[in-house]
Amino acid sequence: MSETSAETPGDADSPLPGITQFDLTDRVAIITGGSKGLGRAMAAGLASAGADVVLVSRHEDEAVEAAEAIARDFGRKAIGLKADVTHEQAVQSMVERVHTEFGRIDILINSAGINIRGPIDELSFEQFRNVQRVNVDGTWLCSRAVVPHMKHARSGRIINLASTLGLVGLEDRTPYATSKGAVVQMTRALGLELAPHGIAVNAICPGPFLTEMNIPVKDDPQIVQDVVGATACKRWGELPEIQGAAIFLASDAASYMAGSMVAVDGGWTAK
Ligand SMILES: NC(=O)C1=CN([C@@H]2O[C@H](COP(=O)(O)OP(=O)(O)OC[C@H]3O[C@@H](n4cnc5c(N)ncnc54)[C@H](O)[C@@H]3O)[C@@H](O)[C@H]2O)C=CC1
Ligand SMILES: O=C(O)C(=O)C[C@H](O)C(=O)CO
Repeated sequence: MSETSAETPGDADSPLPGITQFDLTDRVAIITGGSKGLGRAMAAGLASAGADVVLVSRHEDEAVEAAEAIARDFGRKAIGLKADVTHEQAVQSMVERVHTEFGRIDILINSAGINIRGPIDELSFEQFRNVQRVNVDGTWLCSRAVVPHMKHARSGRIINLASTLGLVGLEDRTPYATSKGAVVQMTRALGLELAPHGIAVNAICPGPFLTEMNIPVKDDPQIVQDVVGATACKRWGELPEIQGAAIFLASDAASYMAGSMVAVDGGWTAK
């Protein structure tokens, strides 16, 4: 029989933290692709839990406009910055600017991403490479830029946006599925590497959400059948449905997570 100490969480003197584990008050989060779609929704989710947020986009006006809306809606500090995640120097400058302005970087969400669909013999090498540059190189570059700050703080959260298509294949998706498979493996390898430093690296694997990435194909019956039909919920995901996973992985509640894939995919990959 083992003795339990008075400090054991769960004792009367030391209650389990419960919902307070999800509190992000005064944490600073960078969200790439944060002016649109899932990135914007996750930024709003983090701000609603108390975080200050930095929305990164290639288009400064869009980032600033989205940040102003979040600041107004949630009463947190929110700024928009311009950076192309494929440009090493731009990423580095953006991260240093955030650190100078806020004094800390607690959370990075790598949400910037692109998709190109088509049979392999109708795609150019440049199209294939471009998807890898944004989805893979961009995720790696942004992660590398924040790691020194997180290591110094001995604390951090990196959340990558992978995809169901990082876990399963789909016809006519070689560039995107290749890139998201790489994001899955990057998440696992970096999760292992950084867990000893108190930095939790995990990924969300969303199923189909009706953002700008998918709006152009929303009336294509084959694509709708392939992606919405593949879900158990038989519908597109709605933006609030991505927020909980992001808040969780950004929070203290994820301190025992490393290199995990959290599927928010309507059940697609449960099959
Ligand atoms: N919408 C969906 O059904 C799914 C999306 N995902 C992933 O979630 C992430 C977010 O996607 P959505 O919000 O749906 O797409 P979206 O197209 O609405 O937003 C993506 C954002 O990334 C930005 N971006 C693209 N290239 C960039 C670059 N080089 N530098 C900086 N920003 C860049 C875009 O300007 C845009 O603001 C992506 O990584 C995507 O692959 C994964 C699974 C499903
Ligand atoms: O047609 C596609 O390709 C998609 O719908 C891709 C999704 O956005 C995705 O990443 C998996 O749900």
